[in-house]
Amino acid sequence: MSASASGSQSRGSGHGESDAPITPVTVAALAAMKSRAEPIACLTAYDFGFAAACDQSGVDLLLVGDSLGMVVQGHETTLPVSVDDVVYHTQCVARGAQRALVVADMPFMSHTDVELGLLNAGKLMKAGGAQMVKLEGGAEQAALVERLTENGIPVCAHLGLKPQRVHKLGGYRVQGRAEQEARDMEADAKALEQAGADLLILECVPAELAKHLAQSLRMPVVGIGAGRGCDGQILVLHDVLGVTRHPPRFAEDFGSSAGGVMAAIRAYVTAVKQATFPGKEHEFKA
Ligand SMILES: Nc1nc(=O)c2c([nH]1)NC[C@@H]1CN(c3ccc(C(=O)N[C@@H](CCC(=O)O)C(=O)O)cc3)CN21
Ligand SMILES: CC(C)C(=O)C(=O)O
Ligand SMILES: [Mg+2]
Repeated sequence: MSASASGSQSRGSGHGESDAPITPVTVAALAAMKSRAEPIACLTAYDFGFAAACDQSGVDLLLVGDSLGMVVQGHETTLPVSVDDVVYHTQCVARGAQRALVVADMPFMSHTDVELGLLNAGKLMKAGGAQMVKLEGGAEQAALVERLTENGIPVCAHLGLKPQRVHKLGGYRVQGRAEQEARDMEADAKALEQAGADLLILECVPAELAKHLAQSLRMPVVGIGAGRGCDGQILVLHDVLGVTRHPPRFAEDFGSSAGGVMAAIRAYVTAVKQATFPGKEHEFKA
């Protein structure tokens, strides 16, 4: 895809490129990876340098997550993050991504109705240079997903633990253990797929449920704390590098043993591609 097709921002502006031709990851490429059972390796990124490091290490998708509120800004939750914050970090990441698909998170309160959601998703795409937006929520977001899809904005849905609801949930806990919760999650996923979602992130759900959802949906399912049955994995970059003081139980520090940042990212990508990460110890039971 050309830089102009991916937004106003330049991507991969020529720093440290090799002569080997680069085939950018597209929405269609992600679907093809699912159909040939090639695990999709994803990480969060928030700046140019780490985005370039991840891109060159074979990471398929870079998420500019609102987790930046915690790991970059130092807040207790993701709630204070603004659309402008995500635009700024997406601009930085897009400049470092030559191959990886760049996805930007819709922050808390940025899509309280469809028109506001469309406006803010447009900012992430036009000013930020994102190639896809991600939003937390279930069937209640289907109308927005449809509107984004009509406007040519690829969408990643996000179910299971929704950190923007932390004050309703009372903490970061496993979701979908109760039978009714699991059924609701499946109905939400189906509604979002029907509305046009291209990808689904499942956070902190029992491995068995995530596997069932990955098998019953057409769109690729990328897990975080969702076990080995997903079509791909994502982690917060700081957790992979061992920078986080209290990482979630489902994360793994690839940094302390690997010998350097590039080696750590490479070790993560290799572990996802060879399906040695996540292991049983990173899974939640039903
Ligand atoms: N550094 C970092 N990594 C993340 O993965 C992450 C963030 N920050 N910030 C936003 C959300 C919050 N996340 C979290 C944070 C903590 C747990 C956690 O401690 N979970 C418990 C399980 C609780 C249970 O058993 O129900 C755990 O032991 O991992 C889970 C997800 C995931 N996201
Ligand atoms: C953890 C991922 C899925 C996320 O939403 C974020 O980094 O904000
Ligand atoms: Mg997020």
